[in-house]
This record gives sequence, C-alpha cells and structure tokens, in this order.
Amino acid sequence: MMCIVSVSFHHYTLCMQGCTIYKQGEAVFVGKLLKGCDAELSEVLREGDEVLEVNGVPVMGRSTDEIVRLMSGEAGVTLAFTIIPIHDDNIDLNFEPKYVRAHFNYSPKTDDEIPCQPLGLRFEKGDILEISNQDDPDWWQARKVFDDGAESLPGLIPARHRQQQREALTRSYPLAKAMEDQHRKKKGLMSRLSRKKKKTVFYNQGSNQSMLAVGDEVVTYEDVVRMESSAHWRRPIVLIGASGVGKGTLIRKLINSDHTRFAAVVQHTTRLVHPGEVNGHTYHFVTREEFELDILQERFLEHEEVKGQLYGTSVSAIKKIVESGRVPVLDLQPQSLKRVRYSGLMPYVVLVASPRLERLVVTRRVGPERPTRRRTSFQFII
Ligand SMILES: Nc1ncnc2c1ncn2[C@@H]1O[C@H](COP(=O)(O)OP(=O)(O)OP(=O)(O)O)[C@@H](O)[C@H]1O
Repeated sequence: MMCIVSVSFHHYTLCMQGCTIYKQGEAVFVGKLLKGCDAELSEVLREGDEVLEVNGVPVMGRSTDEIVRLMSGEAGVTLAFTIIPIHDDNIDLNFEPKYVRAHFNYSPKTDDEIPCQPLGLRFEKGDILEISNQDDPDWWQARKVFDDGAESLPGLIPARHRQQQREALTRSYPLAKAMEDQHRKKKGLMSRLSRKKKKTVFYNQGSNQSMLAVGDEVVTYEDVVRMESSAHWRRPIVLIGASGVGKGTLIRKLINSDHTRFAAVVQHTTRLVHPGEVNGHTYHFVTREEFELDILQERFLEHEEVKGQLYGTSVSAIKKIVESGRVPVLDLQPQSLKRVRYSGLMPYVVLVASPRLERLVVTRRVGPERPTRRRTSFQFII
C-alpha cells in the first residue's frame, strides 16, 4: 500500500528533523527516528518506511545529500512524504523508558563510529539519561533529564555493550601493546634466523581473556530508578560498620529520642514466638516455606540463618514505616548495600567508624556484661 503523509517540522537542531535515512540500492528508507522529535511525534513516519517522494519530488536514485536538502526547510513548514509503510506487527507500544546514570563522558564530535554525528547526544559522567529505545544493539536513543524536570532533546548514545568493549580495549591497550612488541621482537629474531618466513595467524587467547575480564568489570551505565518526588517520602537511615562498633546502640538512641519520627524495622523470622512477643511488633513470624518463597522473590535486603532459624530484613517492612510518615532506621551488612541501592528506597547510608583502640578499650571494657574483654578482642572492630 502506498500513502501520502504530512509532517510539520519545528526543530532544526538535529539533522533531518530527528530522523535519518538509509539507502538500499536505489531505494530510500526512513532510518532512525529520535523519540520526541518532530518526525517521531508526527506518528506517521516509522523506521523502515520506504520513501518514494518528498513534496512530490521522487527520491529514488538521488544521492543522500540531495534527499537531505529536499527534507530541509523553514520552521513550521509541512513536508509531504509519499511512502510505502513498513509491515511490523512487533512494535512495542508499551515500552517503558529506562533510566541510567552515565559513568563516562561522551561527545559525539569525537566519535567516528556514530552513524550520524549531529544526532549524537553529548553527556557527562554523572548525568541521568532516559533511554527511550534500545532496538539497535549498538546505538540507543536517549535524552538527558535534570533534577528540575527539564530534559534535553533526544539523541543517539553508544549502547552499553559497545561502550564496554571500547573501554575494555582502551584499558587493555598497554597489555595488547606489550604483547604486540614482544611478537614483533620474536618476528625480527625469526627473520634474522631464516629468510623463508611462514605466514602465521595468531589467536591470542590470553589477551582476549584479559579484555573480556576488563569488559565485564567496566561500569558504563548504571541502572537507576526514577523516584517521584514526594514531600511525604522519608528516606531510611542505614548504618553500616564493624560488629560491636555501636550501630545498635546508636539506632536505639535515635529512636528513643523521638518515637514519632524514627522507627526500627521489624525483621521476619521463622523462630517460634516467645511468651509476650507480638507478631508484627517484635518480629514478623512466618513459616520456613513463606520465608523461602520471599527469598526467591527477592523481598529481602538481607537474610541469615542463626541456630537453624531464618531472620531477614524485607523491603516491605521498611516501606511500611515510610508510609506511616516515619524514618526507618536500620543496620545492614556492607554486602547488602548494592541491593538497597536498587531497591528504590533512597536511603542515607552512614558508616559508623570505630574510635581509636585506646578509646575502645576504655569505653567498651567496663560494664557487667563484658568484664573480661581482652585488648586483642577489640582489634577486629578497627
Ligand atoms: N559509645 C559507646 N560507649 C561505650 N560503649 C558502647 C558505645 N557504643 C556501644 N557500646 C557498647 O558496645 C557493645 C556493642 O554495641 P552494639 O551492640 O551497639 O554494636 P553493633 O555495632 O550493633 O554490633 P553488632 O553489629 O554485632 O550487633 C554494647 O555492649 C554497647 O553497650
């Protein structure tokens, strides 16, 4: 089916009003459409549509430059495209944008590999990017979003795996160069020993492995969640620090200072209820099956088994306190910080550092419950 569509263009900062074209032989097709640009907002052009005419002028057989000129004009101009729409039943209309924090600086101007430089999005380390399209394995579409709700025009950025490969290559360059130098030296020696050289193809597994290892560790984009700002949201306070440094003591003091403002997080456990204990107050008492199901569904920030019974701190228990308008205060193991970072809870994390050994010995030694502590037993806290 052939059809004529009209598109009004307003922005002229991106090449071809936010879309690229590509040619297959003589035929011309719509390439990338950047989310939010006029070409995309018009909802009449789609990636892969074949373009036959622009404003009645046939484009088949014309050079890309000529077609770009045909598609340029003054702001507010309406262009008529004659197209053969692409058949694509797999378009995901429910695509939810994803958010990442960039861990590197990127400038399309210095990137020779980007398919269309003016369409590139410049960003800096720390910027938050909203990813609107990941169909292309090498180039994502994204826009910068700012704290005040403002956003940049969309553009192309290197996909995660592509950037990881680049950085892995850069980082392992000294290693790769050393190996190449070694190889050259060997080759020189061989050529001196024998004039009849054999052509050799090198598959250097060692350097490949090292590059992959580096690539796996390279953080390029960190997934982040968008939090709707709310005056009622209470950010939890998470204390971390060595065992015995005083986290529990600080938490108790803080909560006792104002029960209407701070609250302890009630843990889940599989142990039996002791006399006088109230479910949901001392602990959330659950069966082992329920606890294990919660582990599988990743509902715990952390959990452990003590004397055959399970204990865990759940995200829902923390959210319950937040919803009551109070600030949850809890301590976590350092290895749980990654999980809490991606939980959407946005906690303040406080490291409780140990005082000097002399001070620990004096302050922690006396008291009825610890009369015999040795100096060496404090060493591990520091
Ligand atoms: N500032 C302090 N001065 C003197 N004693 C303290 C101080 N802070 C904590 N303590 C004592 O040190 C001991 C350990 O404190 P606490 O249980 O709060 O540590 P913790 O970091 O929560 O340990 P864990 O992670 O093992 O539960 C307790 O006996 C507590 O009374």
